[in-house]
Amino acid sequence: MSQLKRPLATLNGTGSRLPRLPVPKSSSLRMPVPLKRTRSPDELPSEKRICLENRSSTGSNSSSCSVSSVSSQKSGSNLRSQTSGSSLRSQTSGSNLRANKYVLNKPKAVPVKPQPATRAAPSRTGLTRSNSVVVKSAIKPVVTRTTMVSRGGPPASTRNRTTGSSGQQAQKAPESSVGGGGGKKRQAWDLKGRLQDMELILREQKSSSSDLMMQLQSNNNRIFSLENQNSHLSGTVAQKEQVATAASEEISFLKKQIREEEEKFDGIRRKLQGEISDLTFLKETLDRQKQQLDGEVTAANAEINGLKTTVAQMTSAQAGMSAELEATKVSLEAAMREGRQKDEEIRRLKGVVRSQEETIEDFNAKFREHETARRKLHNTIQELKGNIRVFCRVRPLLGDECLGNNGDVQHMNFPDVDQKVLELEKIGDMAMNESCLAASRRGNKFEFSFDRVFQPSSSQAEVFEEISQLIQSALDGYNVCIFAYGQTGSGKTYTMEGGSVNDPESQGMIPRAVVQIFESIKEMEAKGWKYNMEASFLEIYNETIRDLLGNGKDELKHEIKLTGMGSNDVIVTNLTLVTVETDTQITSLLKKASHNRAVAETKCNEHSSRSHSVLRLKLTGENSLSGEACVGTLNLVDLAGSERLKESGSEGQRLKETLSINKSLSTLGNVIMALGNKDNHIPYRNSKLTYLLQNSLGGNSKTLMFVNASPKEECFQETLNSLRFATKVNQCNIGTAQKKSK
Ligand SMILES: Nc1ncnc2c1ncn2[C@@H]1O[C@H](COP(=O)(O)OP(=O)(O)OP(=O)(O)O)[C@@H](O)[C@H]1O
Repeated sequence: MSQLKRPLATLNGTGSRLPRLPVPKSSSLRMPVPLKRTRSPDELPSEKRICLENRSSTGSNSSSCSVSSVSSQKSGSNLRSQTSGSSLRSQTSGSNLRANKYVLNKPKAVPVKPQPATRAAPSRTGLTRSNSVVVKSAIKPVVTRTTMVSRGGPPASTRNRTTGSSGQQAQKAPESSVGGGGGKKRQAWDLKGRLQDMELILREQKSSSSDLMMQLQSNNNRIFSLENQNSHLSGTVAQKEQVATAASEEISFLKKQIREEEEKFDGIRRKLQGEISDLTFLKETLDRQKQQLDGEVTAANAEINGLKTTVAQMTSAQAGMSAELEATKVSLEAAMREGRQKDEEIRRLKGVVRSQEETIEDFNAKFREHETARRKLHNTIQELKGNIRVFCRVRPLLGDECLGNNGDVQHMNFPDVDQKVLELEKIGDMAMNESCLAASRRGNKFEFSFDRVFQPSSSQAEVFEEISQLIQSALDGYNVCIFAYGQTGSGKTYTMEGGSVNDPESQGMIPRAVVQIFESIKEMEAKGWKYNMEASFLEIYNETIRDLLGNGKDELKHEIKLTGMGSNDVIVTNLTLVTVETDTQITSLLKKASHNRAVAETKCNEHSSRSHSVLRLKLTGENSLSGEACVGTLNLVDLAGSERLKESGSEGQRLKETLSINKSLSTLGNVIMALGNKDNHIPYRNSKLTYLLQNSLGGNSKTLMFVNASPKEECFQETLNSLRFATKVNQCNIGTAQKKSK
């Protein structure tokens, strides 16, 4: 907008807005052509002036007109009387001037054209079209009168004067002179008189002409002045026209600029509208954010108020605590005084403690000595008990076995209080091996004594309690071997592994042994012992070793080899060894072994009962305090069913199995017998089982045999055979066990 204002302001050169110029409809701004400057009558050459005079005398229409005009003007008052006031004023106007100029420059009659209104001088001059007409009307009567003169009548001037007072006076003089006779017309012959009249008229005319000339000169001067004014005004008009043209161009330029500015303005307006819409959207967004922030501020204020309340509460609480603190300080100071006294007491007691610690250390040393002595005594007791001990266990009647006898085992008696005797009684027509009967019968009863007899009601925990000291012997560095011997279904697997996994009470010797081992390891850590336990699990089926902890896919061949110093260590090639680090780990090992045995059962019915399974736990211990070290082995063996071939009536594969089982079991018995007899040759190699367990059956081992007996009466003969075999084993003294130290 400032651009717009600037050019406008500069138009009048004053900084103010230009007045609105009148815009003519046509070329009204064009100024009339400047009048040609005419010379004044005084500047005219004398010939022309004479010519005027002559013309007036010749009586031509044109000249007479000029003369008449002059003459009529000569008598200014007369002339004014013939014309109106406005006519006189018009004589001062440019039009009238042009008329007079026309008279002077163009003596011939030319119709006087009125100037068009549009070409009229500016109104300031006062020249109007109507005025121009008035001038013409003022001139016209004069011409008429002159015409009358030219027609040969009495001189027009004379006649005309009859209409005015001055004319009347001028007319009277010639008449008196001519008439001499009182207005009498001169005779034709009176040439002299007529000449006088003429001269008189001529003088009058000359006088009138002189006046008119003077008036003409005055008018010419005025014309000249007006022409100058006109010229000046023309220049002014030209300047104004230039200004107007410049203004017009400026206006066009400004209009163009305005259009451009308007276009720009439209663009800016559109842009601004866009920005306004953006700003509106932004404003709405800000409003929403503001509302959100207001909500947050409100929530924050509420939180602040809550905090203020909390602060106030805490402040009051702090005041209370400060008071309490002061009280505490007081009591603390008292306590510190007391503490200083106590420090003295503590220092004194520390001295006592040091002496006590020394005493304790002495006691610990003595304790270790006593522990060593305890071990020795423990093993002495074990030795006194015998390195082969036999426990007899009778399982309860199960399910349908209880029918008819109310769950009581009729043919078995447990007479002694020490639970070391089992009495087997023949009831009714029991089929019996007569040779056996002959050997041990007292009447119809057969009495067997073992290290311990467990009745059907005995729990797994009771049984384990009796073997737990053997487990401790394995930790002390002895080779321990625990067998489960008996016919199929007598409870060997239940005793060794346990019943249901979900029933902790039914856990067998193996998991309980592992739990005890870990408990003992933990206890012995305090005494400086650190143990490592490795487990392997195999079965011997038809004199073939299978790895029960393997992946079950590889049919690797396993051989028993003797290694180590003096070939004392028995190893099995390609056998999986698992480091057991937790007591629960053994459960998964048992599951895996059971799974592998189940896979084998699909190939051979009742595979598990027809094979020996051996779980071996190798325990390696070191005592960092005493420097002691030991290696013990715990063998937990679930033997195959001990049915006699004759009683079992086996054929085919079952016969082969039975023969293999019998061979290994009889070899086991023979080995034990040979050990008891202190034979030079111990037939370990006669079976894989005895070859594998040779180090656990000799003098450096402790052996426990469970003889499991079935409570069923129909199994009387097999039970009798098992008890007899166990009795033989129990009677063997296979020497003193030796601790195996590293
Ligand atoms: N003391 C016991 N208390 C309760 N149930 C028992 C006991 N002993 C054995 N049983 C049960 O008797 C059945 C046979 O026992 P188990 O399988 O242990 O005999 P086994 O001698 O191992 O037979 P096999 O030689 O065929 O393996 C099993 O169902 C077992 O749960």
